[in-house]
Amino acid sequence: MGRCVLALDEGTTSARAIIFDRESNICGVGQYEFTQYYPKPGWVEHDPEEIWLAQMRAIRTALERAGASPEDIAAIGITNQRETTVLWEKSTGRPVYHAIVWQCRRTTDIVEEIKKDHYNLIKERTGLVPDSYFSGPKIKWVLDNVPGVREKAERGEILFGTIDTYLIWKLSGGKVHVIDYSNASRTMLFNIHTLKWDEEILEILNIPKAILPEPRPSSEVYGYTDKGVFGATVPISGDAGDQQAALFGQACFKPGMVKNTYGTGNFMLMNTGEKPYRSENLLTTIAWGINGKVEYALEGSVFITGAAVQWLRDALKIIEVAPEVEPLAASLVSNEGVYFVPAFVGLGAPYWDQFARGLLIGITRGTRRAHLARAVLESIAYLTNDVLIEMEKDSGIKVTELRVDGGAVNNNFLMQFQADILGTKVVRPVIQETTALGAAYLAGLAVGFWKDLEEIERMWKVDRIFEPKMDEVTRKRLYGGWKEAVKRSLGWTKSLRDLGWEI
Ligand SMILES: Nc1ncnc2c1ncn2[C@@H]1O[C@H](COP(=O)(O)OP(=O)(O)O)[C@@H](O)[C@H]1O
Ligand SMILES: O=P(O)(O)OC[C@H](O)CO
Repeated sequence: MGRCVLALDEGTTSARAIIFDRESNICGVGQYEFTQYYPKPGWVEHDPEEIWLAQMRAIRTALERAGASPEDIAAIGITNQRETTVLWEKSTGRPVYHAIVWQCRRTTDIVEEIKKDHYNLIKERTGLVPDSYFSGPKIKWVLDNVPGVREKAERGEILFGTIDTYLIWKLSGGKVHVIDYSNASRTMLFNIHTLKWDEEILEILNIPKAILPEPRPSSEVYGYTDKGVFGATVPISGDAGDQQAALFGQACFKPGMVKNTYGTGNFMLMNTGEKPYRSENLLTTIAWGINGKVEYALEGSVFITGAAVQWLRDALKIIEVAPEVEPLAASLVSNEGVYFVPAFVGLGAPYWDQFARGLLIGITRGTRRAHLARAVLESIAYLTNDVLIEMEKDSGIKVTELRVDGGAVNNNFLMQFQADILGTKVVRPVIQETTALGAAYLAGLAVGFWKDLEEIERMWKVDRIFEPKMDEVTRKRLYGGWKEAVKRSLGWTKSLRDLGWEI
C-alpha cells in the first residue's frame, strides 16, 4: 500500500491537493485559483475544464512538494464546493455550459414558482428549504435554456454531476459516474430517508433520471484512476461535500458535536447521528454514509462571510490582504452603531430570503475604513449566532463548544468576538485543513490506511480556546442592533421589482 493519502479539495475559489501521511501530517500542498465569472448581476459561473486543469496542476505540485510519486498514493479522497452544477456530453466529456455555482441566483423565479405548491414535499423528502442555492433548479435552467441539451439528455447522451462527480469521472477516464450521499443531499432531488432520487421531484422539475449519477456511501472504493490521467492506478475511495468533510475532519463523530467553517461563506453543522432532525429554518442534510450506516446533520448555511472580506480587499480596496482587516477592526473599541449585512446573494440560514441585499447602516460623517472592517467581521459573528440559536432550539441540545476551521479562523479578533457574542467557547484545532483531512480520512478508512474512527479521534488536537468574556448587557445591545439591521435588508429586490425595476 502507498505511504500517503491524497485529498482533492475543490473549493469555490481554488482547487487544492493535499497529501497526508499516516499521522495526518501534511506532506505537500498544491493550490491554484480559477476564474469567477459574473455574466449578470447575481449570476456566478465557473469553467469546469479550468477547474479540472487547476486540480491536476495542484496534484502535480503537491506530489512534487511531498517528494512523492503517484505510486506512493494509497487512496484518493474528493471533497468539493457543493451544489455547483455541471452537465457534460457523455461521449466527449465536453461540458455543455459553464458550471452554475452554488451562489448563483439565476433560478430565483423557478424556485419561487415551485415553492408555491411543493414547499412541504421538498422539505419533507430532501430536508432542504427550497432555494436557488441547490442543484435541481440549476439543472432545470440548463436543460431549458441551452439549445439542444434537453433533447440530448432525453436520448441519454448527457451526464450531470456536482464537482465531485465530475472530478471522479475525469480521474477514472470517463468510467465512473457516482455521487456520495452527502453531495446528493444538496441537489434538492434526493430523498434523504430512502437514499434514492425522488421521482416526484424529478417530475416537478422536469429532469430526466438518466442524467443522474449513482448515489453511494462516502467511504468505499468507487473505481480507480486511469493510469494515463493520473500516472498510476489508485483507488478513489472517499467523497463528501466540503462542509460534511470538515465535520468529519474535526472528528465530530458524536451526536451534538458542532463545527463551523469560516471560508467564502460560513457553514455550521451539528452531527445528529442516525436521526434526521426536522427544522424550519436550517437544513437537514446527510453528513456521510460509512460502515453501512448513514448519519445526518443539521446545517446553517451562511452564503457570504469571508467573501465580504474579499470585497473590502478587491472592490473597495480598503485593505490589501485579508489579514489586514484584523488590526483595522481592532483599532476601534466598538462598532459605534455601524452595522453591515452581507446579503450580496440574498440571505441563507436562518432567514432564507432570496430578495435580501447587502446593507451598511448607521454611517455618519465620522465613519472610516475601520468601521467597515469592524462591521464586516462583526456580521460574521452575528450570523453565526443566528444559526446557533436555531440549532439549539431544533435539536434541544445546548452547544458547549464550537470547533472552528477555514481561512478566517486565524483572525483572533473575530474568534474572540465570536465567543463573546455566542457566550460559548470557540475551539481552534492545530490542523485547520479539516476539509481536506476529512476527505483523506474517508478515503483512507475505505482501504485500511487508517483503522477506525477512534484512531482518527485521537489525532485531533487543540491549538487555542477562546472563552467568552463580554458582559451580558453589551452582548444583548450589540446583537439587538444586528437584528434591526437585518430587518432593513430583507425583501429589497422585491421592493424594487414592485417599482418596475428588472432586477
Ligand atoms: N485574517 C482573516 N480575517 C478574515 N477573513 C479572512 C482572513 N484570512 C482569510 N480570510 C477569508 O477567508 C476566506 C478563505 O478561506 P478558505 O477556507 O480558503 O475559503 P474557501 O474554501 O471558501 O475558498 C476568504 O474569503 C478570505 O477573505
Ligand atoms: O467553497 P467553500 O468552502 O466556501 O464551500 C462552499 C459550500 O460547499 C457551498 O455549499
